[in-house]
Amino acid sequence: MTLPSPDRPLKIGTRGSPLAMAQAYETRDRLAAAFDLPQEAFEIVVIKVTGDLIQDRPLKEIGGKGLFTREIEQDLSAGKIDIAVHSMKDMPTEQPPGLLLDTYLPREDVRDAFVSPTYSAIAELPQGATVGTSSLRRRAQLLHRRPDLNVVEFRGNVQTRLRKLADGVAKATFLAAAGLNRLNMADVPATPIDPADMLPAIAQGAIGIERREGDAATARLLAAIHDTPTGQRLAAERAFLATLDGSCETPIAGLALLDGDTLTLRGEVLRPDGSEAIKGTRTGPIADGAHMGRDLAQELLSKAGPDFFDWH
Ligand SMILES: NCc1[nH]cc(CCC(=O)O)c1CC(=O)O
Repeated sequence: MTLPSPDRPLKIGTRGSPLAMAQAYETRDRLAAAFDLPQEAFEIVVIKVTGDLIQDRPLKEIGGKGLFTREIEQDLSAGKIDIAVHSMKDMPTEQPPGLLLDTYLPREDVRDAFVSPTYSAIAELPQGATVGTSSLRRRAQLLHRRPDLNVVEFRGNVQTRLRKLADGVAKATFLAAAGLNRLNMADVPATPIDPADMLPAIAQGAIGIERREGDAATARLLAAIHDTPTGQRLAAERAFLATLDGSCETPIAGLALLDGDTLTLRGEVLRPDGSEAIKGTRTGPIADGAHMGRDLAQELLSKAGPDFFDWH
């Protein structure tokens, strides 16, 4: 098989945020190690995406799926890059025709972290305190537990949000522990939250690598760094999400865990204002993960009823 080389490097497409760059470097380093190649056999190509360019408006106003991926997928389809590295949490359950997203790196910490210079847990927040988050899921989960809190929109990358916290815009925020770990931000005042208290987003902490269908050489490269357990967990979680038809306007949480040959999937849907949360669990053989995901989603949908996600 022809391997990439400094003369003909494999082009790795990514967003330019520090977290996205860290994920691209991790992908490059794993590929280099797997095939004993120098770093120069890979080229990191930074691609500007709509979601990063518009910083001053809530994401749900800009709307549309693929706000963080469209331009990258266009460049992948056009052959300007060979692979694209993504946070799986941000990826729709279906990819554009001709693209495959079936390679996953070993999953990082799946938990949300409570971030505050003053408090170390949600329960410590004083009555009516202001918390910043742009995640509908975290907002709904927080209000479900603490309806008294004042949740404000908090956009931007990790660094931006930490600055807003330091400026006193809010008493606390939430960040994915995976993001903090990948950025080596051990100095951030963050406390990981048990998934039993705040169920994470589907695929949180997982990096996925997208390629062109029919690009056999790239498929062989990626097979060497794919993490099977992560793939099994995401198959269940993403089937759950796909059946719920989760758009970014729907608070959905879910997490699959493996124990021997058994997979346990927990899922949750919430009313956007946090007034109601519906949860469920499925356990079964790992190979049935996708089926369990669809089945659990059906159960939650029928419990929720048609008006559950309405909030306008
Ligand atoms: N929606 C933004 C996003 N997409 C992935 C991560 C973190 C890393 C991960 O979950 O893999 C984040 C930031 C955050 O939620 O704090």
